[in-house]
Amino acid sequence: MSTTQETAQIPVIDISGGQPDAEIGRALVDAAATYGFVYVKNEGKDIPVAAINRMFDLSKQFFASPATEKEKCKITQTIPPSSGGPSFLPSRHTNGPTKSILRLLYYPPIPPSFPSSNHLRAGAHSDYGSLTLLFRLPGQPGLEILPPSSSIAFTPVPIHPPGTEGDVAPPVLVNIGDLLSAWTNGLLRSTVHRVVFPGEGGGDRYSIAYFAHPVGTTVLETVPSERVRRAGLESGTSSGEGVKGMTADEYLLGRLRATYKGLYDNGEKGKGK
Ligand SMILES: O=C(O)CCC(=O)C(=O)O
Ligand SMILES: [Fe+2]
Repeated sequence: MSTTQETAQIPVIDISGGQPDAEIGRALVDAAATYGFVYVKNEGKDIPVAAINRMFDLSKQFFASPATEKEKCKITQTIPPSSGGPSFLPSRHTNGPTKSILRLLYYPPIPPSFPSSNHLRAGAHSDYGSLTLLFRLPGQPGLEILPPSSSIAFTPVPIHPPGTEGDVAPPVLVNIGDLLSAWTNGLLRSTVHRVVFPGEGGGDRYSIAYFAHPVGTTVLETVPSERVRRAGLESGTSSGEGVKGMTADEYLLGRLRATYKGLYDNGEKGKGK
C-alpha cells in the first residue's frame, strides 16, 4: 500500500447554528455517504476547549503513571450517550445501556533503533459502531484514510484542515462505523483508516476517541428513509440485509468474534486462549 502526499478532501462543517438545520443535515449525510468522515468545526461553542484539554492532560498523566497506578483506574467505563432529539437514530442511542465507550489512546514514540517506515501505530481497520468522534492534538499527525477514489492509497487526514487554522481547537473528526453503514444499506460509508508514524521517529501521540453504539437491545431494521432505500436498490442490497433484524449487541459481538476469533466464543468476553 502506498501513501500519497495529498490530503483527504473531507468536508469541514459548522454545526454551531449559522445555517438552517436541513442544510447542515444534508451536508453531513453527503459527507458521510461519500467519505465516511467529516470534520465538525470546533470553535469551543459545542464542546469547551478547556474540557478537551483537561481530558488530554488526564490522559498524559495516566499514561505516564506506573503500571500499578494504571491498574487502579480502569478507564473502560460505559458512558451513556448525551440526550438526543426524538428522531429515529438519536432515540435508539439513548435511554438504555450501550457499548459506547470513551478511549484515551496513547501511542509511544518509536525507539530510535527502529526503522519507522515499516511500522504502523494502528493497523488498517474500520470502526464497529455507529459513529466515532476523534479528538487529536496539533503537531501529532498520523491518521490516514482510504478515500473513496482509491482502494489502495492511504491519504493523510490533517489535524487542522484548510479554513480551521485559526480556530481555538482542531475540528472534531467524526466517522461512520460498520454498524451504521450496514443499518443504512451502505448509504453511509464506513471508511478504512490507520495510524502511521509521521516520518522520522515520531514522538508521543495522544488521541481521544468516543465510539458511539446504539442501545444494546435495539433491533436493527434498516433505517426507514427514502434515501437509504434507494441506496439499497443501487447497491443491490435488499432492505435489512446487512443487519438482518439482529440487535445492536448481537451485531457488535459478531464483529468482535470475526476480529478476535477465540476471544469472544460463546458470547463470553475473555474466554479462549
Ligand atoms: O488515534 C487515531 O487517530 C485513530 C484511532 C482509531 O482509529 C481507533 O482507535 O479506532
Ligand atoms: Fe478507528
